[in-house]
Amino acid sequence: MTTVSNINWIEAANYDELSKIAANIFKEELQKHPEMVLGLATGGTPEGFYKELVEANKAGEISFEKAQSFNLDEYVGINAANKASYHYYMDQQLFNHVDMKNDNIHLPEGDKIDLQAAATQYDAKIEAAGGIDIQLLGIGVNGHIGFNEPGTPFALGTNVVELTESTREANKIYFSSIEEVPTHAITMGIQTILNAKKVVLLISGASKQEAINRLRSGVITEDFPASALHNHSNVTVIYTDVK
Ligand SMILES: N[C@@H]1[C@@H](O)[C@H](O)[C@@H](COP(=O)(O)O)O[C@@H]1O
Repeated sequence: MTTVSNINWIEAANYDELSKIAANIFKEELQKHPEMVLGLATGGTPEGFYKELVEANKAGEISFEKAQSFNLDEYVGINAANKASYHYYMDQQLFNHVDMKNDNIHLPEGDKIDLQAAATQYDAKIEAAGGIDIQLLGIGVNGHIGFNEPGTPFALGTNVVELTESTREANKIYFSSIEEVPTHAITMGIQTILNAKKVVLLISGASKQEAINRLRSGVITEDFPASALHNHSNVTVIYTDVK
């Protein structure tokens, strides 16, 4: 199915500019609405974005004191002390350097025994916080968003997923061997992502060109999870192929 998409495409001259444009969107929202609920993402792509937010916080341009955050996903079976966990990544990239309160920081809990209950409670917590104001996203080469792999029903909320071999391969650089890469993760579902009031997707690098082309084609299919974003009315994609 093809549809008329509302996606707003912004081409950045390079990675630095992409990071600044994305950070400015969040900075403006934080300035207008200091108690905003941020939806955050991990991966290599948002690192520059987090640097911009840390600098702006240090310079007193923005404050996270009243803000809350919900991360997209987390591996199953490892905790925040593990350097490959998304919790550790977030501490290093953002939380250790800004004035956000620990109680206002939320990530899916991949170290819980009852993972399905943890997933369901996560959606309830997002709802209780009033929903996500702006959700940041990256994209996998196969079009995954969060850890929603091709074939994921768009109607799912936060859930436990099995990672594909290609995703485990792509993420093995953060582990000492492929055997250590978890086989499962907890991820916000596509429906959770679509419930955010606004979505900002960052796409950087030549390896993502095919994903850009597929998203631009406007075809909506569960084989390409990011295509669900065509069903949302407020999506900005910031992209560059210049690292
Ligand atoms: N779960 C994360 C995704 O949320 C992220 O978007 C993707 C791309 O990461 P990168 O930005 O490093 O290419 O990697 C992981 O699979």
